[in-house]
Amino acid sequence: MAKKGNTGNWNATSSTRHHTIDIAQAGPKRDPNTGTYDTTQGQETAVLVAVPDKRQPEAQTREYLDELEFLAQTAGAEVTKRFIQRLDKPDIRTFVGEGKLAEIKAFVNHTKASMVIFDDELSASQLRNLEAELKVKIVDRSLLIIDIFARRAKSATARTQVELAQYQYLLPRLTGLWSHLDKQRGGGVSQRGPGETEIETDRRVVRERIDFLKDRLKELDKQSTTQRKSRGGVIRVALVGYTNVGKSTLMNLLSRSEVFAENKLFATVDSTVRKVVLENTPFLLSDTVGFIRKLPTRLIESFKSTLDEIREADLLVHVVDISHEAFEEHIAVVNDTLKEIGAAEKPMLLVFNKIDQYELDSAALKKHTFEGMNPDEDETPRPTLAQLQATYMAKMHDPVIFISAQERQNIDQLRALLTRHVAALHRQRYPNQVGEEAE
Ligand SMILES: Nc1nc2c(ncn2[C@@H]2O[C@H](COP(=O)(O)OP(=O)(O)OP(=O)(O)O)[C@@H](O)[C@H]2O)c(=O)[nH]1
Ligand SMILES: [Mg+2]
Repeated sequence: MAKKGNTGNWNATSSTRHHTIDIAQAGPKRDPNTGTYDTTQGQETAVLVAVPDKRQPEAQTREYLDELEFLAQTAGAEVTKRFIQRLDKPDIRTFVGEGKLAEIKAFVNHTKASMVIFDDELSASQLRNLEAELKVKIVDRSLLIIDIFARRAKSATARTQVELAQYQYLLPRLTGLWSHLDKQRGGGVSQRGPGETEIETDRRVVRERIDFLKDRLKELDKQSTTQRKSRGGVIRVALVGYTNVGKSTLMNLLSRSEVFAENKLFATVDSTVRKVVLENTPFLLSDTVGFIRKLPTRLIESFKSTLDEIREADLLVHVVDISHEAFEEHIAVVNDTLKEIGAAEKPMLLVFNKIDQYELDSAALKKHTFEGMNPDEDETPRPTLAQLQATYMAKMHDPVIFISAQERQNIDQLRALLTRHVAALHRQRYPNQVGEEAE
């Protein structure tokens, strides 16, 4: 089974150490020599803020904030409160209105919260104003996601991609953000070009770094393209899906490997490729980064080489967590993201995972209702798994299968389905090689 639990991976890699925009700055102090955090100083606490428009249903607002809280936890912060303000559109100056801001400020001061996390991207001026007003770290959704990626990235490519995303995030916000660039410049006015103001110098340094990272990625890209070419004409299958749905668990199951999987968002940032042989049909299976709603576009752009794995696949296996209440929205987010990266037209198998959890949740819900604890008659009853299967088998254009990677339910059927599709693709590619193995 997949490995679980916190790895305590607080180490910054040496190449990104000085460039990480780390949301954990005001919390545990980082040792400048080792780049590691002293986590004994207690956990960071975060306050969440969302400004949904007035039409957004309550359940959706709650679900979005649940996800933001999960992201915050993954980044190492404990959430102590959620603030919601329904507005037609966010306040241009401070994102929330004056009254709400005062409320947040009072709470932050009183509880000594270490950061405030906003469920949207903030502009440079909003960042600046909020920081001046609240006097704690201000983190927006994009930065939170980038920060998680920064902690997870291991390969040279992923690290370079994350760093590029960090600098692209930073560039338009230089006036609003921390002055940590001082350290990078080697400090002092001497580095400043003639007639340059500090902010101009900062911008120049960041732009230079962005150019450098782009060049470096091009180099790395060349290497991996050569690598991919050497894989020959083997059929390539990519696992895609929302984050935390069980892609890596499934990868491990199908390829008998040990890819890191855990109950946190974005456990996988690097892509992994394994050769799998099912009934004499060889193919390459790749596990890759999960998608999420409002994934910063710049992050998608920076992760181009990782996403190439998906773009160049012959078949996509779209994994869905059926036990998640928002699974339908997740499917839509994944399909939209695939469209965005130009991979929407590929053949696809839809794998509904975590049926064990769905059954468990349904049983718990039933018990709850039965005991009269939740006698909400307006609420539509949860469909049974059989009903869901019937609906989705009929509704989807792509082949559909329901499994539990964790409990090994229907895995043989999945293997058979996969074999059938890979073999068909293989025959298509090598029409003259009937019965032979191509390599
Ligand atoms: N109940 C249940 N849990 C599962 C199942 N498959 C995976 N999980 C759990 O779901 C969590 C996420 O699994 P991963 O395999 O890391 O998911 P992922 O899609 O690779 O996630 P990211 O890499 O973060 O995008 C882990 O805690 C798994 O143990 C399943 O069939 N049932
Ligand atoms: Mg994974």
